[in-house]
Amino acid sequence: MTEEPQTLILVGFMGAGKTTVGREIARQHQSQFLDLDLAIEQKAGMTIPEIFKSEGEAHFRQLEEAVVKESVTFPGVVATGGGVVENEKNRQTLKDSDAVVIYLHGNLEGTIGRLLADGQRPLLQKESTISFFKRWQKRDPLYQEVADYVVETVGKTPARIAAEIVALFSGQADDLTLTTLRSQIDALDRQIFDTIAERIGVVRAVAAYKQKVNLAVRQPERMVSMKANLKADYRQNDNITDDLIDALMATLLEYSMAREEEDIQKGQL
Ligand SMILES: Nc1ncnc2c1ncn2[C@@H]1O[C@H](COP(=O)(O)OP(=O)(O)O)[C@@H](O)[C@H]1O
Ligand SMILES: O=C(O)C1=C[C@@H](OP(=O)(O)O)[C@@H](O)[C@H](O)C1
Ligand SMILES: [Mg+2]
Repeated sequence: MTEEPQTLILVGFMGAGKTTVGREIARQHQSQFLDLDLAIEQKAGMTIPEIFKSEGEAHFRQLEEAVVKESVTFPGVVATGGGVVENEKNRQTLKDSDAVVIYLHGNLEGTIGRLLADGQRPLLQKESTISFFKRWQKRDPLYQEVADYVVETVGKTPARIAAEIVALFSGQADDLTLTTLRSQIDALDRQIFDTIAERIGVVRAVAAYKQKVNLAVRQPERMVSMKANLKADYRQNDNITDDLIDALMATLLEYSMAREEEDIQKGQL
């Protein structure tokens, strides 16, 4: 895809970041932005929780169908509501349109965390975790069905996701399969570094404790057993070789011990 689309439509579960990322793409790309939930609220003269409460979900879905139809020719970026794909007519509208549809894919854990923090989704408020999970499973293939691209969002900031999407349309990516796989790799790299950052936090707690009880930073037998245990636990996994464990653990442990020693030195100043 090297030609810039007239309309870019974001789909995905509630809390996936459609509104936030859509606004950010429009800012980075200097284009217009339309949020279908906002358009519905303006039409109804009520907030979404109010529409659900006083008119019911069916009425909300009727309003939604109308704004989805209008949105496919919008000159800019459109954020849909998470439920658009449950309506067959909306799916057909999206698939028949010239708009480029992007599925912002996330994970259940991160999404629930964000939604609980914000409290604005009527469907979440009355739903158990199990039915929420079922809704997730039901919708995932429907987002896939309407999407031209799937962008993996786990571990990425909204600005990073927006930059990835803007890059899609500046001639840097025209291979759908490669783009999707790279999006997953970028997300995994961020999860790896988030985990390393967390590990370093624990290492520094260890440094503080070792200093308190007067223990040496370097404990060679502990390093040997850590590597041996990892090799035993990953023996069945063809992707993780002993060499990989040795190489990565050497880097991690060296960096961690240097960090511990630095903390201890600072503490002694
Ligand atoms: N990639 C992200 N990383 C961290 N927080 C995010 C991310 N995307 C969205 N959020 C936060 O999650 C909440 C829900 O995002 P929102 O854009 O409203 O999602 P949606 O429109 O898909 O329901 C907001 O508080 C937003 O700031
Ligand atoms: O998933 C859904 O069915 C809904 C998602 C909401 O939009 P977001 O996806 O922007 O949260 C909003 O349209 C309404 O609360 C219903
Ligand atoms: Mg939204």
